[in-house]
Amino acid sequence: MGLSRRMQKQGIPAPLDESFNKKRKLDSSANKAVKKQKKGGDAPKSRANGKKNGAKGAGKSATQSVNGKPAKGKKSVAEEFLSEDESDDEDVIAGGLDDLDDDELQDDADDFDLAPSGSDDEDVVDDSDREIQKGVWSEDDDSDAEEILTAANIAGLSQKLDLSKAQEEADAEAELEEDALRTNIAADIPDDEDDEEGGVKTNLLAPDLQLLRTRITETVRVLSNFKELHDPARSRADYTQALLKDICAYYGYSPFLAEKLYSLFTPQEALAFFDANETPRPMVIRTNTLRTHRRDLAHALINRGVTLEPVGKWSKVGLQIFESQVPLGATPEYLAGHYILQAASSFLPVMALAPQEHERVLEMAAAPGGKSTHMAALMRNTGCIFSNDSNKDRAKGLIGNIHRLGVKNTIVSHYNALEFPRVMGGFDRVLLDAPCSGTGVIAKDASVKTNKTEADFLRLPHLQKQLLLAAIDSVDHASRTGGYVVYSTCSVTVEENEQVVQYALNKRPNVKLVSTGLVFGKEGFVKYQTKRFHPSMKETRRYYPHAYNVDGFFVAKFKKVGPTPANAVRAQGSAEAKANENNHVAEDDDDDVDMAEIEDEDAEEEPFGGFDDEEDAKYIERSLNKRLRKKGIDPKASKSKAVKSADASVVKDKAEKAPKASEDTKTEAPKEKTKANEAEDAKAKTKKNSKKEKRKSV
Ligand SMILES: C[S@@+](CC[C@H](N)C(=O)[O-])C[C@H]1O[C@@H](n2cnc3c(N)ncnc32)[C@H](O)[C@@H]1O
Repeated sequence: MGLSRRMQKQGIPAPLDESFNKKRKLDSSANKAVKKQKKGGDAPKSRANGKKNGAKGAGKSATQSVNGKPAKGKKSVAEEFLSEDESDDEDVIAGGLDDLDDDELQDDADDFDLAPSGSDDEDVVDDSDREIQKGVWSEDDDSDAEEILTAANIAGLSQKLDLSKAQEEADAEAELEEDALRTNIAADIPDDEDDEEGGVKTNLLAPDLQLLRTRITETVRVLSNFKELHDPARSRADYTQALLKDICAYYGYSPFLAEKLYSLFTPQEALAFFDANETPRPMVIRTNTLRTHRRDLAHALINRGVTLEPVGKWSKVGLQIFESQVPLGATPEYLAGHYILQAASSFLPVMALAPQEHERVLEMAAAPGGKSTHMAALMRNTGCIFSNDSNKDRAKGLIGNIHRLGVKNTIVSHYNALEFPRVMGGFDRVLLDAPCSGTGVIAKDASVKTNKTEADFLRLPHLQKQLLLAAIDSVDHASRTGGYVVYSTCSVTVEENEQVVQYALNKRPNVKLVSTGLVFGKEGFVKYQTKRFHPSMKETRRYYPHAYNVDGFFVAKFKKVGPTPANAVRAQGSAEAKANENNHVAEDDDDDVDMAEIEDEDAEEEPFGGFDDEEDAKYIERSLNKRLRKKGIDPKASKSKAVKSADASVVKDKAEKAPKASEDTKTEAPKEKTKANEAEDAKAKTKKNSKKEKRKSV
């Protein structure tokens, strides 16, 4: 039995066939709607809206298949799973059993992430209740009505009939004109010279999707073998522009985003990517190994009429759901925390982070907790996970999942993650699953097609860069078991991925990229358009819906090899650093921190990324005041000697720091040990000691 597209397995795919060249099946209901619209003479709705609804519809039907009855011709799922002598059946379940058996031999520690966007319960539209609209005059009414017509109203009626006839004629004429215009779309390649508005004109009418599709396929074919196939009168740029216009009209993207996404791929692959975004990804659940084993969970769900299969060899805890007769968000197993609904690609960052038992781990942006609870399962509820999310409401969802799944090693907070490591540092591992534009999950949220602007691709990378530096500074480079940071997004744009990683490499020379350890995924870009990235960017991994049938994702893993240089942290806070945040890689190179500085004996070791004296002074004072109050002394009334001396030391320290900060910006001087240098060293040591004192008092 062949699997439908939706049923394709996730993860390492069979070689990509060229099926994206096949004509897209048009949604018949969409066509009907278009026709209806024309008949009614309404102004055509924007394609973007049409697609948005279309995508929603697609999502719905997919969920319905998950919740609906087993496909025709299939045995009941329980029968299939439980009947052993049918192992030669090619059905989904047979393969599933093999994989589950494998799993039983292994440790069951693995997993995934979050709830799918669609609800499990579908609204069923029941037509039976609908009132049949009667005409103004029913057949029975007609005779009576005619009898009561008077000579006076006969004239009125006749006038009304004339008007309605004239209206019908006008409508018919308009429809003819519209048809005549539509035939222009039929040309294989749009001729921008003939059409002043270059396709915009066609967009104003409800586009003929079939014709658009044919033209897109043809343009891609020409672009793929440009030398041989192109019309000499048209340049590659002409073809590309025409193609982008058609992509916007056909799939409903804004021109800005269509171009951004198109530029990531070859024309054929771009088409496959856009197509894949029109189809929902398979529903996946992650077994919570704190509560159950995957095999037991599979049996329990099969008994409830769920058709499922292990998600792939790459995960020991994922189950792909094909059909279900019960809502998966409300089964007894769900409520008992035996699984979580989670997209397959969300397993990947946690698998890359590979948290170990008894470690201290931070997830900086954790709500609603798919990844944190996955980490807890991998750590078998040992050690400690700090699950943070700045959004307090979302953090409530995170707490809910933590309770339901029986996680006991996690502390939830709602700081702005930029405040780390000041809040807390020295972690063995940190996961930053960053807020992003969501260009990898367009199949789930079609609004991304039109609501992302250029400003978003400046604002988000800016935040992502700062969050990543905070993540790096929060890790203990000297961790015996870890010292790793994983950065991930559910976006496929270079601005939010390679550029962010490169920025971190530039700003934090004490980290390097290492292998994610993930068994599939495409290498990150080492070059993209005019940008060049560090060769180690190959270690990062990209995931695309058309390539792996998973949400689009990006995963990078860093190893922290040394303490963050204090001057790097100070520079970060400086106006100059802020101005550079959105610069390109080449520009970022200018403010590179020299690796030699880390090895410099004189460099202050600040494992948590350095302290801010001004900020510290406040905390020190508050802490001393508290201590005084405990002793029954009013700190305001009489400042004790201790307070005064502490204040003095802060002021002195600040005074010493001022010239040092400006020194940091100078080019390094030759390291001759002069008397002046020695005096400086002594001063620095005193300063270091006084800082240690201050920390102790905090
Ligand atoms: C991609 S989601 C995280 C999903 C989560 N890792 C999971 O697996 O369930 C991004 C999260 O970042 C949070 N966020 C955005 N800005 C933040 C910030 N400055 N500090 C902390 N969290 C932030 C959002 O509230 C959102 O929940």
